Amino acid sequence: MVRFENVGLRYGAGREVLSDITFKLHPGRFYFLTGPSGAGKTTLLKLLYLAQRPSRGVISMFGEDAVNLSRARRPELRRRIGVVFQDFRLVPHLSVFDNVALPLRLAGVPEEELIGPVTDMIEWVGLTLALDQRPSTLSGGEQQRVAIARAVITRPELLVADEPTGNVDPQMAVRLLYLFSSMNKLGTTVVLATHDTSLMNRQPDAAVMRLERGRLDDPTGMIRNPPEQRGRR
Ligand SMILES: Nc1ncnc2c1ncn2[C@@H]1O[C@H](COP(=O)(O)OP(=O)(O)OP(=O)(O)O)[C@@H](O)[C@H]1O
Repeated sequence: MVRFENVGLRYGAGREVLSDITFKLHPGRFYFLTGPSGAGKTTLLKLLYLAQRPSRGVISMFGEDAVNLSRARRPELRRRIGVVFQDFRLVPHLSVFDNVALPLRLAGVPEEELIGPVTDMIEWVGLTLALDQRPSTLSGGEQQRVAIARAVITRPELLVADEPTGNVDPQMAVRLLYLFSSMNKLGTTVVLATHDTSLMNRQPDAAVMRLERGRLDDPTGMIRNPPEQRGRR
């Protein structure tokens, strides 16, 4: 589904913040991306959701060359990827319903066809009572759930989440992990960046990619606990 080969990235003329990144993501798997602050997790996620181009290396997404993607192809590929941003990025003047409906409206889904799925999705994240509220009236955990609902409403093949439990208490973190895990069970490949080892321990089947100063900590580029070895441990 995704292949990185010797990918490097520098911002402007600075040093490389990612170096020699090589890995593959397999469809339907769950991956954690971890590592100390400043290791490059957000930057790696930006490459994954096509918000950034690498300075060198090969990135293939869904079988396409993601580095030399034409402007016309980019939105199409991007639609296959759901993103939960670290700072939510909800639209402040839109209600919970309209925030979650946004990706479907942008994709041209007619109003009568989106009401059912959006209402169901909001119910799934437990926010039916907040349907008409603006994001500013919600708690951090509630806003995070809106952001997750918006990211998955289009049933993306790949879901990328940057510290999605960073702003919530441990109990809410477990609930949010359950949402990601449920999406994963429905077939979505998940990449979740986190510092939270207790969260990672709750998902023992997940593969863990660890970044250290811009490099994956296994120099061969093999991901720890590769999915093929599931069940053998
Ligand atoms: N737009 C930018 N311009 C220049 N340098 C940047 C930019 N974004 C990130 N960096 C630098 O790249 C490095 C990696 O940053 P990144 O945000 O990817 O790390 P991170 O692992 O996500 O950190 P955190 O866990 O604190 O969010 C850091 O040294 C950071 O200062």
